[in-house]
Amino acid sequence: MDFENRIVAPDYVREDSDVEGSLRPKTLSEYIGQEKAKQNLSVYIEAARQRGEPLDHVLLYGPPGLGKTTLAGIIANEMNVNLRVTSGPAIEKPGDLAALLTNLSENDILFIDEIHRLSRAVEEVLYPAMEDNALDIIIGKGPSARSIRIDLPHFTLVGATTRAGQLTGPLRDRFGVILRLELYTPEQLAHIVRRSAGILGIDCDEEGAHELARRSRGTPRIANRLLKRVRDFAQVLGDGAIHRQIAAEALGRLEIDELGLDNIDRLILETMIKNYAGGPVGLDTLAAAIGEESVTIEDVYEPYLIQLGFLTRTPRGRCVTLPGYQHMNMRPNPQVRSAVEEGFEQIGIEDV
Ligand SMILES: Nc1ncnc2c1ncn2[C@@H]1O[C@H](COP(=O)(O)OP(=O)(O)OP(=O)(O)O)[C@@H](O)[C@H]1O
Ligand SMILES: [Mg+2]
Repeated sequence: MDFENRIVAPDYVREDSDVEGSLRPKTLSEYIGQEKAKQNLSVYIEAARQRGEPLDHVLLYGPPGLGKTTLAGIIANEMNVNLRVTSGPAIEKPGDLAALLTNLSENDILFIDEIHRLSRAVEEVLYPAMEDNALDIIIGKGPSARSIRIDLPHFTLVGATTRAGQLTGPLRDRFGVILRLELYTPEQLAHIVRRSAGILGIDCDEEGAHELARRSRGTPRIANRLLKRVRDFAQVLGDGAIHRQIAAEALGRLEIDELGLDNIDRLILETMIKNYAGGPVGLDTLAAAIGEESVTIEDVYEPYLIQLGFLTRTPRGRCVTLPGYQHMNMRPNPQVRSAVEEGFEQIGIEDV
């Protein structure tokens, strides 16, 4: 599967990262949706500001493209401090992290993206840093080795991860604030599309924005990307303005269906239905069958299929639900119907 070229992949090559930067909201009030996270965060920020202290360490988690990096920038902006950005895989050795930490200024924010990918050795440097603002360094080797403790400036660690479950207990416990980001509703995404269109100088009406929003898998990054692609179609095939009809036509050409599913999503549903009678099928089996990585299915495809109610997770594996069958224009055969209904109870729909 050509994942890199998939237009609805949330972390599609950052070809236009400059544009992405300009679309990023800078303040909490510009940040659309995520009301729960936003409300709590604004209280913590206000309280820390009043006390003149750094914010407690914050862990942001949720699927890719929902605004974790954006939120880290907003926190720094609202706290009026510097933001230092790095990522789990970029910090290879404990010394790399030590260098980063000793170079922070008082109250700075250190943002570690993909924090679940820190190595154990690096993570252990982080524990005393987060807890006691200290760095334990071992000098020398063998019997003459001794440990010295260096004081660090006060700082706030903001960690982001798509997989909170992969974080070790000790690391997770050291975050005072844990915020989970949710997929966005089509209304919120339409709002984001119109905001982005305004910034980019694209003429996009309400209905056009809704058409894009509905097909963006609950993800702002995808909404912004679709906006740019649809603008191309509008420019060449229409009068440059985005309205419902041109949006629908462009998205059809991009093979993104009315609900935002692309051919890989449909392949997942189709494979489960045709090869595994709708499930239950194990994640690894499914991954092998469609030639994708299990983690990609779990992080990228599945959350949206589950949000739509097309897929459920059961202890025995993944199952396609009746709406999933219906979306694919297929019917469960009577023998597997009971399994489908079982899946249904889990998402709280009784009557099919
Ligand atoms: N709440 C929001 N309001 C408006 N725009 C948003 C919002 N959240 C995200 N965006 C837009 O979506 C884009 C992607 O957001 P961001 O890079 O912060 O996601 P992320 O969660 O860090 O993704 P990843 O996990 O891939 O690093 C940004 O360019 C930003 O313009
Ligand atoms: Mg990010």
